[in-house]
Amino acid sequence: MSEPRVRRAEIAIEQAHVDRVYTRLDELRVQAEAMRTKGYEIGQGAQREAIFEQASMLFERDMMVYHANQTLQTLDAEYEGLVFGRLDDREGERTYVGRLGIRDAEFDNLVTDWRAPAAAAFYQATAEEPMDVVRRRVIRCSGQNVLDVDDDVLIADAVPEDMAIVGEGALMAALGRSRGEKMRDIVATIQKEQDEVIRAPWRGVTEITGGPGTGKTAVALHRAAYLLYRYRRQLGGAGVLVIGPSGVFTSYISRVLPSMGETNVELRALGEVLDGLEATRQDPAPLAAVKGSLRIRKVLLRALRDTPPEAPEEMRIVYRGEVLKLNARELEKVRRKAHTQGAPPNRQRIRAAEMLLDALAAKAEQHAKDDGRQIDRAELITDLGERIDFHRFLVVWWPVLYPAQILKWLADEKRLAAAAKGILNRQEISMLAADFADRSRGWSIADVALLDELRVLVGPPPKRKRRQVVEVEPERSGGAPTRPEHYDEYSHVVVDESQDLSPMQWRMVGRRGKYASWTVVGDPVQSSWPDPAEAASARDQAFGVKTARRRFTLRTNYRNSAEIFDLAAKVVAGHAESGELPVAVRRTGVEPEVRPVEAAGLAAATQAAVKELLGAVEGTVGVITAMDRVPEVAGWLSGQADERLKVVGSLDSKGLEYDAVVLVEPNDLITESTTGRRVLYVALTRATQQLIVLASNPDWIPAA
Ligand SMILES: Nc1ncnc2c1ncn2[C@@H]1O[C@H](COP(=O)(O)OP(=O)(O)OP(=O)(O)O)[C@@H](O)[C@H]1O
Repeated sequence: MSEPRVRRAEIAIEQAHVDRVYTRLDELRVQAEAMRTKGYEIGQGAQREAIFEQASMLFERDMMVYHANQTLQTLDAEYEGLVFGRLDDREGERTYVGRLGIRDAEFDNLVTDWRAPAAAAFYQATAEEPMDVVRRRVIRCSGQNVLDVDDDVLIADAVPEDMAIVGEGALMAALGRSRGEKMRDIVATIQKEQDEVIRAPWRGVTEITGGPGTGKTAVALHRAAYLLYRYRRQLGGAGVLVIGPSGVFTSYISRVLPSMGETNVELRALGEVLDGLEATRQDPAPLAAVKGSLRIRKVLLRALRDTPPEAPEEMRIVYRGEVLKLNARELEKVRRKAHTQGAPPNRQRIRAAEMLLDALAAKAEQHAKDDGRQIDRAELITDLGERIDFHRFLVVWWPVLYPAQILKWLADEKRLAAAAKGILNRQEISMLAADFADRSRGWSIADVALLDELRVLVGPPPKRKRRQVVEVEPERSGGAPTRPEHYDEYSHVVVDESQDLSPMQWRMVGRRGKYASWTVVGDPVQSSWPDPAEAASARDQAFGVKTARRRFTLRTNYRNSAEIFDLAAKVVAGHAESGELPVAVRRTGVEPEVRPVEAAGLAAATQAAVKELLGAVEGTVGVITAMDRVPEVAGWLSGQADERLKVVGSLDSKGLEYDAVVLVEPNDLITESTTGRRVLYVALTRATQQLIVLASNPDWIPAA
């Protein structure tokens, strides 16, 4: 048979199996729905029973509904290619591999979950160590339709006569495909070095390092899915938290886990770690450096112990016809003493009130002594402690503190200077005060770590007493219960682009993983944080005392064409250790283009380059520029209405990728921060196929 006919015949064989799988999926769905209905019926019936039977029936109902809902949730996930692989071994046994394990009515495997040990050979077998696999086949589907198959022969001399072999490499085909808005999963083509990381033990800290495009993000997400599958009992209840650098990034990766049927994972950008906040603004580099360093913590601590701006300077209270007074100095003494106990001020309110009463009693005793009288101290304290005017004083003198309010206080440069004495220099103080004074732009990403730190430093506000709400109806959804605010007991935390976390951000993230195991992903060469030593120590503190620590380095760049990566590598040549740069495996024959442009002609050149690339590639086109030029460049392109086009600032481009990239004025990326060359390296490694660099200043590229 000719090659296309063989291929068509093989596709038909796989289509028949895929059809069987979907038929079975429908049957399982019907069964789960029936189980859920039965659960509800039991619940209804329970109302007529005696109390003891009622409890056990309601328990049974909850279990049935819960399991049925879980099953339905898994079955209903939108799988893009439920079945994607097949292994044929020496004995002629076939194993289909897919995003979900499914058995037929006789309990035989129709599809093995890719995370199950029985599927490991799909990723681990090589021609040198074939693990009994004769042929590994990748099956490419769109929905329920098989589009193509692609084979790898692992034991050439064991291929039976009637076994057809087709295709020329599923990996290269996958890498060459155009990119869309969202990252896709890589389950069908996970490489051996990646699989080792995905399946590494869950305890302790697993570090994944590697250059751009080596699949670190993809691997970390697949690892999350794998861990939840293998250790659901240990990890599932408390859940997995994935932290990414920006909302654009978390949105970009948001499809990967659901495409594997995994919904028990929370994705949060660094600006969204604190409940209720969605900060997306990046501070200019010098400001971010101050807000991110541990020095700021001490400033915050001093600030919240300072006298609140609204606090009265004097206390006067009349007790039995006599005026008792505490002046500013005396009040300050009480405040300092109350703070030295170390507890968060919101937890210290009662203690502070007691100390104030003590000071008033001491005053009264002093007066009495001068007059030769005696007073009953206990009675005085009780009487004053119940007085409304005492409480009115207390709420303004020792108010309930909220994190945002403390940062607002620090907009007052004098107050900030007092708190930052000996910690920040004059320039840093002015810069910070001016920033806190301008609240019109909302919080920045770095502010969120400060607010979270303050949340812990001030302590929780006293709870208002609520009327008890009695649950009358059971929840019909049967889904997972919602988490309390500021939930911080995740069992596994994944941190992506970890090289950029500031020490203050490490503290914030560490708080969410006090009891967790970790997967930490990063590339030191892409780092834009200026003080790696301080960040490393904050990172170690975040992990706590963990027994196991393992590190993997990925070395193959799957994203960039080799032509594009060669250019990027030139830019960081003096800034990376040898061996830190990955090897790009795919040559496309298309060289990146560097176009010298006059500054005045940048707008027109950008429009032309974008138009050209939108025509040249099928997928996305990213325009990358320095952070503060984004609005200007977006303005140039406002006439180009194409969903595939995105304008993004240098720092926000971290972790993202596009089919083609226009990089506008690379020299601006170098000068916008102290780690500029690394930021430029990030920008140059975003394109999978084509890259055009528009530069009015040639300084960015080292002379050959
Ligand atoms: N085994 C694979 N099969 C198919 N595609 C892959 C594979 N490994 C990685 N890729 C693809 O390579 C690209 C880069 O992957 P990813 O974004 O995870 O890399 P990264 O190391 O996190 O990059 P960066 O550090 O630049 O953010 C993605 O499009 C990903 O899907």
